[in-house]
Amino acid sequence: MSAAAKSKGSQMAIIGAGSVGSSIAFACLMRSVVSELLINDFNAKVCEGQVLDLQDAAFVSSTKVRVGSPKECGQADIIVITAGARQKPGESRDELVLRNEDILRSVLDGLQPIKKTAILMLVANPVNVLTCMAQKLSGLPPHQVIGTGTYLDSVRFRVAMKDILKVSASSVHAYIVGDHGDKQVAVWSSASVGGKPMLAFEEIQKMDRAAESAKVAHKAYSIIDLKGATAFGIAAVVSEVALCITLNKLSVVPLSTYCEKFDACLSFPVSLGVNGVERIVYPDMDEHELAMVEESAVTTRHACRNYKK
Ligand SMILES: NC(=O)c1ccc[n+]([C@@H]2O[C@H](COP(=O)([O-])OP(=O)(O)OC[C@H]3O[C@@H](n4cnc5c(N)ncnc54)[C@H](O)[C@@H]3O)[C@@H](O)[C@H]2O)c1
Repeated sequence: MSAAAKSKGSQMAIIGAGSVGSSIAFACLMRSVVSELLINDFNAKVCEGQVLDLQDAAFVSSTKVRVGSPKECGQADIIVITAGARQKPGESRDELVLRNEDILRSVLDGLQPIKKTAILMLVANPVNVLTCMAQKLSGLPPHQVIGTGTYLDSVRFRVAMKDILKVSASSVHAYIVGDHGDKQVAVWSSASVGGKPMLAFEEIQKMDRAAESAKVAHKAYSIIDLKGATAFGIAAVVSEVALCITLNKLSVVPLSTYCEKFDACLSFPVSLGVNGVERIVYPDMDEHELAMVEESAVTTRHACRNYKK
């Protein structure tokens, strides 16, 4: 489908109107990412309340917002799934799998038949595992089923480097890959700024890189300890991913997708446009980084092995 055909009158559906879903709706509304936003939550009262509240903010936007039935949401151009349990303080994302796989199964059933050209975006955790499950259950081709993966982690990594190197975050070309969780991998070996390898900067050579990577990986836990949930960062990420799709930007962003190289759904830089993932760009990794990615591929593969059609 052409970019023009898709962006004209494009609809986005958000399933799950809790902290994350409503923040995503607000971010997408403020940026007028699509022409219509549909919101669905099995808690009809909360859903209606969120929609009424969002409609109050819509006067600064060209996007309309309303409650959508699961069937209507299944016909949207971009379908974002945030429905699911969130981490309790101290709980890992992987521990959510049992609760969230049942929720995902019922959400996907309710959406059917899903529009053939839709892009399905998983936000609920554990995001790599749920992306794998949705690729098997949605009926959509794998390149149209993505997860937000390590996009937010990569943003956190770049912002941390910005403070150290005194350059803007958008000038830091650095990715967190693999797992959106405790096994995430900061790819220091091929990160660069202004064409210069990041490892060639004195500040980076002197720093404790393992400690810095751990700080990035634990940022979500710090936020959850302080306020119970994370929402604004992921909301900004989803609005940006949605713009990549509607404007067919083909930006290279780290998202969960099926990676043949590792035979698992993992997060790697992909070029994303109106038709979904166009290509996966594997950054060069040193032996240690590659071993860590392979380790999380084994875990993800193991968690996904039961999801047959
Ligand atoms: N990928 C990321 O970077 C990222 C970041 C933050 C949160 N998350 C994940 O997002 C998910 C949601 O977090 P939250 O803080 O918004 O939780 P929340 O509890 O505030 O909201 C979840 C919502 O899902 C709804 N829901 C549950 N089952 C449903 C169903 N079958 N159909 C429709 N709606 C249903 C609930 O009623 C609730 O309103 C969690 O799994 C969390 O871990 C992911």
